[in-house]
Amino acid sequence: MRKRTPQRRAPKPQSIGPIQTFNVEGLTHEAKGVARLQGKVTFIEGALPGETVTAQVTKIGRRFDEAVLTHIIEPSGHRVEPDCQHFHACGGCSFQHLAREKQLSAKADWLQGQLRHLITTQPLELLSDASIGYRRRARIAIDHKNGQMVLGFRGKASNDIVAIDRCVVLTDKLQVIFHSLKQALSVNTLSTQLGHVELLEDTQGVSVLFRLISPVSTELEAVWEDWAKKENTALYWQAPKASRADVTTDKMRYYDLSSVRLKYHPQDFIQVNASMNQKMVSQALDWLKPSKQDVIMDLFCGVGNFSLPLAQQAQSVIGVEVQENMVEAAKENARLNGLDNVSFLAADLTKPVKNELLTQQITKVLLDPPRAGAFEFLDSLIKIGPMQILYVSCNASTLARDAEYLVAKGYRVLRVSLMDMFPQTSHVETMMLLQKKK
Ligand SMILES: C[S@@+](CC[C@H](N)C(=O)[O-])C[C@H]1O[C@@H](n2cnc3c(N)ncnc32)[C@H](O)[C@@H]1O
Ligand code: SF4
Repeated sequence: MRKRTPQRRAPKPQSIGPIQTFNVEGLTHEAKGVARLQGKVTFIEGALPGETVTAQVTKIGRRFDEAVLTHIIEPSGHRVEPDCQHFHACGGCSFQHLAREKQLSAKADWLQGQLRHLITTQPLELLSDASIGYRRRARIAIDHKNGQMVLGFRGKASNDIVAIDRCVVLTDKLQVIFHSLKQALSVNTLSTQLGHVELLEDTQGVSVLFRLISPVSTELEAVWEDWAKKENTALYWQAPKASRADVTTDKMRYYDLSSVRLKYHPQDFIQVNASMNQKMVSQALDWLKPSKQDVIMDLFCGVGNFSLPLAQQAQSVIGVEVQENMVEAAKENARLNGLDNVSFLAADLTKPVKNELLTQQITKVLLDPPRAGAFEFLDSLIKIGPMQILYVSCNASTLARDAEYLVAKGYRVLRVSLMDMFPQTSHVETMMLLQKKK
């Protein structure tokens, strides 16, 4: 009988080429230096434009090679010391070695490239805030190596978990709870029963969610409830195989915007950067200028992050969201904030929508889809025919695709803004205002 060949795992990047000297000419959107050697492009992790470096080639491809920095011969004037001691190993951030203003201009250049067919005359506006201490939510991974617990994030060069002592992009309070959690887990058996841990900070305070892979004893649960009390932290447990933590109405959480309070389940989507979220909502109001003549549709509305502030100024608002529990939370949020001119509807916007949505007299639409964009809904959007569309996007390439379609169907781009929601990382968020041509 023939022996079965063991399945090969994807090889880890290896040091396969010689160490070579490169003159770095450009920067990719993921913050890799771009250099050319005998005409072939090499992407160099850790190198910056204008630098002369040596780098180890780790992957040789048909069209380009990949390399990691080994030594900087001539540094860039824009190179800075990373704020985080884990920057070179942790995959969470990619831009900490580049001065902030250059991070922003690199993101702006990249975004302008993505939207080059759409923004020819309009200046790219910028919305930004603090560059560290901004993350109010984080998922912490757990592993065990040689009997030792490893608590942290996925690495830059591999999927392995990198042990983290302090993560400077987390809010101050999350940094404190992370430290306490790490200490407590290192002297307790719970870590062997955890899939991951979620940290969250909102107006109510800090909370920790344990995602379990096996049931915990009541004694162990009590130990952790005591820890949480001491740390002034709310604790949530997600049972093994359960899709969500079991959270009763009284254990729902909330966060505040300047004029509304929003309740949500601790595993629901909320914007990760609280102060940028406030700025983004304010900018949306400023650009859309809702008035008592406006009937506004808020698509992909979540728990009402944009819908409620819009409803405070518009004649009425209709929010649409696929998650029924979020729609329920959004309705409750309208009630709690004393707004009776906003309604919410559960619908999957990638599928054909009910006629009742298309027959409304809508003057303006705000949409904030996930990374995949909103292409399936665009024909319906054209039928609704709002005067203005405000597109909030976390993926510039799907935004470019969708906006090009809208422009082909009679809209023009009025304003575009880069929103730096995730400083130090390569993520780019965008707001675009489109106006129906007369
Ligand atoms: C980027 S979040 C924005 C949420 C909200 N606008 C906010 O600022 O908090 C995208 C939202 O779209 C919802 N969503 C994802 N796929 C959807 C679909 N196919 N149809 C409707 N909503 C969807 C998600 O549940 C999520 O709440
Ligand atoms: S995600 Fe946190 S730990 Fe990782 S590099 Fe960024 S600041 Fe450091």
